[in-house]
Amino acid sequence: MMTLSQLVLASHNAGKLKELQALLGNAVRVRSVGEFSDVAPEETGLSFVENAILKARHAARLSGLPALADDSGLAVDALGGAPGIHSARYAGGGGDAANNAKLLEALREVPDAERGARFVCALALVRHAEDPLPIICEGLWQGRILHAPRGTEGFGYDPLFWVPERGCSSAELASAEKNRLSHRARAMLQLRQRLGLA
Ligand SMILES: O=c1nc[nH]c2c1ncn2[C@H]1C[C@H](O)[C@@H](COP(=O)(O)OP(=O)(O)OP(=O)(O)O)O1
Ligand SMILES: [Mg+2]
Repeated sequence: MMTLSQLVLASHNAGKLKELQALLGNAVRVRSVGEFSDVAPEETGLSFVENAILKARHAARLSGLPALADDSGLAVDALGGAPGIHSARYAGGGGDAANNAKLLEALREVPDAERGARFVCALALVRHAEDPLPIICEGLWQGRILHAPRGTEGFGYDPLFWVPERGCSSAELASAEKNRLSHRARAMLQLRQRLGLA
């Protein structure tokens, strides 16, 4: 088991940082990579796992502390799994609103029965920048893509993601509820178990 007194969260996404912090609880003192650098590393991996490791190593190198990274995204069946690892850059850097608009447009003609999608989260924890055995945890969240945005909570694609088990979009869920159901919640539960925190 790894004992952690401090941990750097290797994300520049405010919505994600808030969720990761809440999900970790207060057993670990958390810092953010933003304290050390404003520059995000290039996400050149071919998988969520590779990108999570790359971001975690980068933050560990900058901070000299153990680092936890989250690489996540939305995989849409009708788009062959896109935007996938490219979710954050789907509309070429225009941010969440542009990404959501592009997704709605790509699915304009697609009927409800074919609008299945899942959120994917890979977490990577490294003890130091060259850790040869990162801890990897994964989580999935199955849903469907709406025809128009709903709700104002959360971030990213939440307004377009229909949560069948709750009958609303993920942007209509209170944060505590999203943190019980989400891909990130599932991956984080595994991680907490691996670390002996759950
Ligand atoms: O719970 C979620 N609810 C809605 N959207 C979400 C969620 N989880 C991931 N997403 C979307 C946001 C972004 O379009 C992409 C993550 O991209 P990803 O590279 O992992 O994160 P990022 O660039 O925003 O921040 P960073 O890399 O600094 O952690 O998937
Ligand atoms: Mg990113």
